[in-house]
Amino acid sequence: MVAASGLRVALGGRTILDGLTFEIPAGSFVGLLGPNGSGKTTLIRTISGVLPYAGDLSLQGRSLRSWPRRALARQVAVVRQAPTLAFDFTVEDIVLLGRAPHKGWLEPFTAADRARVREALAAVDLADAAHRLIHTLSGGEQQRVFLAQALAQEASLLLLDEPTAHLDVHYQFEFLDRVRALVAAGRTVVAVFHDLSLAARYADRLLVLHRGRLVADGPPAEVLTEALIARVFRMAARIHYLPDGLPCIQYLHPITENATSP
Ligand SMILES: Nc1ncnc2c1ncn2[C@@H]1O[C@H](COP(=O)(O)OP(=O)(O)OP(=O)(O)O)[C@@H](O)[C@H]1O
Repeated sequence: MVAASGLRVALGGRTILDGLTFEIPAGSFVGLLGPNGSGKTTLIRTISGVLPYAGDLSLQGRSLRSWPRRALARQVAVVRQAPTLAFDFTVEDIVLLGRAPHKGWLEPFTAADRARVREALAAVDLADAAHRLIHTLSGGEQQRVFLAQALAQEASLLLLDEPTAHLDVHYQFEFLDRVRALVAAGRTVVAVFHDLSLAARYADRLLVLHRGRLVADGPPAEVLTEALIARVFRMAARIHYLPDGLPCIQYLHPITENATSP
């Protein structure tokens, strides 16, 4: 679905992503990890087609550079943390925006578009909220509205940039269960995580960025080692394995530059 080879991105005269090579097969759930400033959002933005890059990057076997903008917008949806909206949009208005890439310039939304919106809202259990103002919903419900927007867009690739950062633990799991159901139904997901245990639980595969380079790529139980967490995340940690093989991380203390080994 997505393939990168020698991918390099420079912003403001600085190399932000350096020589990334990876493949993301269709129908997989990839977790993107890395410390602050390692380049995760830049990679999400690059895959979504909004940043210039050097090297090769393809979507469905076709170079991203040759994808017409509108066709790309139909294939790729980006879901960020629910933004604070300055205006009183209804839930339906927001989800309807997901239909925009399917419309011509000034072409009005049709009954078919509204039907797609209703389906998308039903899929996130918000069918009854269509006419509510977005700011009257809880943070978790708002995040589901933005997932519904991506569903209404009918994109095959969902790029989630820390979508659960402000959600309580219940909504985090509930949201990611929904995302996993979408993957089971054939969508491809790349999601940025800061919670390593959550990433291990939900993603089939983890990519780890460190200072703009890809330093690990593989199944969670192989990628998340105590050595990697120490080197990349600068945390001393112990990893315990649950009966189902999932790694469970116990953080011990931050590793500072001149700390001696405990
Ligand atoms: N437009 C820009 N111009 C110059 N530098 C930029 C620009 N956008 C991002 N950067 C820099 O690129 C680096 C990577 O940023 P990015 O947002 O991709 O990191 P991240 O891994 O998503 O970080 P975080 O976990 O803090 O969200 C940072 O050092 C950032 O300052």
